[in-house]
Amino acid sequence: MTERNTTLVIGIIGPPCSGKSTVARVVESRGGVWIDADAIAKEQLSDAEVIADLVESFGIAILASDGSVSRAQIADLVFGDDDESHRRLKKLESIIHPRTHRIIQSRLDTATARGALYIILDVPLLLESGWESQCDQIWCMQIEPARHRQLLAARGWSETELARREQRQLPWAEKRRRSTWVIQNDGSVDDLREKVVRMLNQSRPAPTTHRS
Ligand SMILES: CC(C)(COP(=O)(O)OP(=O)(O)OC[C@H]1O[C@@H](n2cnc3c(N)ncnc32)[C@H](O)[C@@H]1O)[C@@H](O)C(=O)NCCC(=O)NCCS
Ligand SMILES: Nc1ncnc2c1ncn2[C@@H]1O[C@H](COP(=O)(O)OP(=O)(O)OP(=O)(O)O)[C@@H](O)[C@H]1O
Repeated sequence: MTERNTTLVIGIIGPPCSGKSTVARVVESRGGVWIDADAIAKEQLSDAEVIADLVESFGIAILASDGSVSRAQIADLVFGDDDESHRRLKKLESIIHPRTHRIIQSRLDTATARGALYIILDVPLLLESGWESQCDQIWCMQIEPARHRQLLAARGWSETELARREQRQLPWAEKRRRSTWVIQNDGSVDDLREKVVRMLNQSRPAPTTHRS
């Protein structure tokens, strides 16, 4: 008889600097596997084939003086609110997403086959890209705006930087509605860790949205 697969797949979403990685590290420390889509997408920007495709699509100006891809230059090209920027974002996604999708799927399959207790799927465009169907639960980070501004500023991000990216994503009200849990990250990092440990201890797929 085949053993029942007990891996719990948790999709985590939330704005940049809202605590997703902090949550993912807690899950890792409890025997989970963290799949970090931003990191995977970043790795693709060093691939020679990807670089050639990007230069062909966006021009040589996207390369820094050392020949590496300038993420800031690409961000400026794709996150404007005009149609041309939107078209460029779609082009960028058509180059990066098939590769990231394959890698994420393969890591999901491997971790599940190895019987990982948890997989935490940290994909900023999780709902937009259709990963929802492979998750048992979706956790959505929420953070009080003033605290969020401080954390973003520490990373050198302005609210404008955040807004220009979020205009290309589903609205947060919709993301929260489709989540199993909303994690309010308004206390200390230790409070957040404790919250996550509690959630893991009682984790079962749940059909409705709750506030933790
Ligand atoms: C445009 C790029 C070069 C900017 O790099 P940068 O280091 O400034 O940002 P980083 O990759 O760390 O992303 C930070 C945040 O931006 C937002 N963001 C990134 N890509 C997208 C996108 N395609 N649509 C909307 N928001 C996005 C997300 O909230 C993400 O968490 C980079 O984001 C990228 O290559 N994006 C395309 C790949 C992608 O869609 N990645 C997201 C998940 S796979
Ligand atoms: N409750 C908190 N109190 C203080 N600092 C926090 C809190 N939560 C997160 N941080 C800090 O804010 C920064 C961003 O957190 P983290 O990296 O977990 O966010 P993220 O959502 O994964 O960001 P990104 O999407 O950009 O990777 C980190 O330096 C983290 O230590």
